[in-house]
Amino acid sequence: MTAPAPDEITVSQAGTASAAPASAAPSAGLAIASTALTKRFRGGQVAVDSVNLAVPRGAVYGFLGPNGSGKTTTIRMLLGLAYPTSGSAEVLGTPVPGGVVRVLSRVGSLVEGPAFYPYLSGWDNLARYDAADRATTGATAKARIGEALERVGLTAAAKKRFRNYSLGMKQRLAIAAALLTPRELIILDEPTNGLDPQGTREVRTLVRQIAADGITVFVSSHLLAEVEQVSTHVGVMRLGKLVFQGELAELRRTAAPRVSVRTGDVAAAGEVFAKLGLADPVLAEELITAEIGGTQPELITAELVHAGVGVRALSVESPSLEDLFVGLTGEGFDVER
Ligand SMILES: Nc1ncnc2c1ncn2[C@@H]1O[C@H](COP(=O)(O)OP(=O)(O)OP(=O)(O)O)[C@@H](O)[C@H]1O
Repeated sequence: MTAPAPDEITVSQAGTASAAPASAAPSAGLAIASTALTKRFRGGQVAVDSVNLAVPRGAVYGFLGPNGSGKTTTIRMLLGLAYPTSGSAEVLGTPVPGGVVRVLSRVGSLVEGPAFYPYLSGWDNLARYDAADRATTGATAKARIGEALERVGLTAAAKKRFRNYSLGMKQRLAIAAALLTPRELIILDEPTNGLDPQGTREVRTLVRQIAADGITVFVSSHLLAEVEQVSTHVGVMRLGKLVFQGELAELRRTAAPRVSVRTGDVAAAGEVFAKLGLADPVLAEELITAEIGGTQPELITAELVHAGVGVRALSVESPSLEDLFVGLTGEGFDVER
């Protein structure tokens, strides 16, 4: 999905309320679980390819991947907006799409859907959403709307027309709509798409607040920085496949430190690296890098000097999270807006 135009920021409607059955054993402790979830579009394109999601309750799960990697299609299947071609999924222990009507009242979401009215105030827009929710009563609407606006910091701007909101305020209003009733899970599809740095910060702060209330957050993004700062867990999509899933800390641990040597003779340096058994050597013009493993930098320096290789610089660095993602997805993320 591409960035929504400002007036097209949307939320999904809450479904009808009814208690969901107790969690089935395989997904116990998980807010979202899927098994070999697959979506093949007419024309044969596999947008989501055998994805096994495991989103722990209470997590902030960053669902990362470049544009077109299948994030939105996955989210649409989780919300019953698209049918899987094969595989299965459970949201809060309820199978979807089969049980989606039962579970939707416990799930707030911000994905494509109906738009806010530009000439109505934030309050009046929320009132429309609230009135459309059959699970709520009109008698308590005022309190619900007031609380939702308060939660996203829009109390002072409640009476302002939606069209006069900043992009960040518009997005926060969309999140307020998703929070009109108490939720156990919030699913946000690219909530900072198109926002300026200030708006991005506002949404990020809001995600933290939602998580602090004990609500599981599933947030998709093609922006590493957005997710890195708020997530406890990440899933990384590439060409429809989930290529990494786990705690963010676990991903960081996979980062093997590398030694880099700047020299006019990378071929000779490469021979020294080979002799020392350094893994994954990469040669570029005047630069050679490899995993350092347990080898001491002092030894590498000594061996290079011994072989007569002129060393201009030697450094040891752990790959950044950005480097890891590039390795996983084959392309870069925008680190900053
Ligand atoms: N209704 C559809 N019919 C055919 N192909 C589709 C349809 N919806 C999505 N696709 C394709 O499926 C792939 C995955 O798209 P999807 O929107 O799920 O990716 P995404 O990771 O959410 O990307 P973005 O960040 O751009 O929204 C893309 O190649 C897209 O063109």
